[in-house]
Amino acid sequence: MKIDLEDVIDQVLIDEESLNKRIKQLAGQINEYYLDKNELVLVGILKGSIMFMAELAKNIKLDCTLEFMDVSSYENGTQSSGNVKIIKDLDTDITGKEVLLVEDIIDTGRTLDALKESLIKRGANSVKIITLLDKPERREIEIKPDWSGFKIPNEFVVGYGLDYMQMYRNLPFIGVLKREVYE
Ligand SMILES: O=P(O)(O)OC[C@H]1O[C@H](OP(=O)(O)OP(=O)(O)O)[C@H](O)[C@@H]1O
Ligand code: HPA
Ligand SMILES: [Mg+2]
Repeated sequence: MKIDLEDVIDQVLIDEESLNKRIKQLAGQINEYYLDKNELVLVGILKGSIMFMAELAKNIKLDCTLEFMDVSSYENGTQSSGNVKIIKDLDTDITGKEVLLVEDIIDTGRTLDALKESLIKRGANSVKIITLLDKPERREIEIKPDWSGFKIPNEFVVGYGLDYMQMYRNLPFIGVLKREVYE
């Protein structure tokens, strides 16, 4: 069935061109920061980070590896359950490596707080955070990204990897989900 955007999206918050432009800038900062450091491991958090991870990685000009973890705290809705469960772990040893956690969004902060702690314990040389979107008004745990693409207001957004009940990840922009879809 064809998606009817008018029924789903209230407004386009960040269009594709702005996303690509900002991600190139972020990649430039990453290239500079990690230039003289140990081996870099980009760790994308499934599934939300897929688009951001791909676009960021294409613009990174350093030796690096790509890893993925899958954790879950949002159980098919718009509210965090508060429990962070690891569903898929890393495939490699990160001892002594520079880990960059790649996220689509920081909302309550629970996902990244749990992940960062777990990766530091495993002996990474450093664990830093890059997020495409930051929704600071919703924070429950004090955690700040090292690099952030856009600060956004307290609205539920979809597209560019972000879902509502697993849908709309494929949209090439970030849009505000119409309230009538989930209320
Ligand atoms: O800061 P928080 O409140 O923890 O929320 C942010 C996290 O929640 C979403 O993931 P989700 O668990 O829904 O899985 P998904 O990436 O597969 O959509 C999002 O992709 C972040 O990983
Ligand atoms: O605004 C959001 N949209 C989609 N997934 C999310 N996970 C946390 N916040 C959001
Ligand atoms: Mg989600």
